[in-house]
Amino acid sequence: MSDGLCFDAVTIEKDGTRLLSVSASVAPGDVLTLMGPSGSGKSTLLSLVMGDLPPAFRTSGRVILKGRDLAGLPPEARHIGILYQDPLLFPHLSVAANLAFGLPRGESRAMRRDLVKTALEDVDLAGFGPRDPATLSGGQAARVALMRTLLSRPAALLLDEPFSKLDTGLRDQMRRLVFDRARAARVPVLMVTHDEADAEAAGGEVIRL
Ligand SMILES: Nc1ncnc2c1ncn2[C@@H]1O[C@H](COP(=O)(O)OP(=O)(O)OP(=O)(O)O)[C@@H](O)[C@H]1O
Repeated sequence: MSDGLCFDAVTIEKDGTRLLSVSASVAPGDVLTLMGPSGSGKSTLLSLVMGDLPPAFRTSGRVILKGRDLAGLPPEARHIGILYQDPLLFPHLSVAANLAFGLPRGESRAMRRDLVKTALEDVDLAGFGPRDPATLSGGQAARVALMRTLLSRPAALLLDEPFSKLDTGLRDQMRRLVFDRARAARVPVLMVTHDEADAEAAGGEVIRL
């Protein structure tokens, strides 16, 4: 699979003990779910993909993204998007400026304004551009964080328990939105979760560490 994310016989060890071993791949627009008890290495695998694995770990195998081995590529050259439990928005920037921050360089000003406006409309936040992120509800902030990440056109999207802090109703909505948008953008998704319902909603392969 040349344009997805592939773990080719990846192992991670710490202090001479194997923490995990993964062989799997996820196609653009699909979701690979990673589940497992606390300490089983889920965040460590995300760090390996991001390119910021702590030096305490040793790895073997290859992580391949869009046909390219990620080994040796610095984090900023990997173009990975990530969403956390808490939406990370810059508090000193407006909602619109937060979204524009995700845009690749080179777009004209008019084009940037247009992309931001469309992104806000797309997630029912038309008119929210001038707002201070601190004034958003949890669900609204989560939608802005999603769109900011997608506007940066990531090569892969990592989800680190992104729905766990949302109320039940909102959680369903947000799951649908994230998986729909990832599919539309044809971005491969790697999701870490403790919630079986997340895995079910994602509908793809589940790896249990
Ligand atoms: N920076 C680090 N240096 C050394 N060991 C670490 C580091 N970060 C995590 N570990 C250890 O690596 C193992 C895997 O941790 P990791 O955070 O990947 O687990 P996890 O499955 O994400 O857990 P949780 O569900 O609690 O977030 C644990 O034993 C942890 O103590």
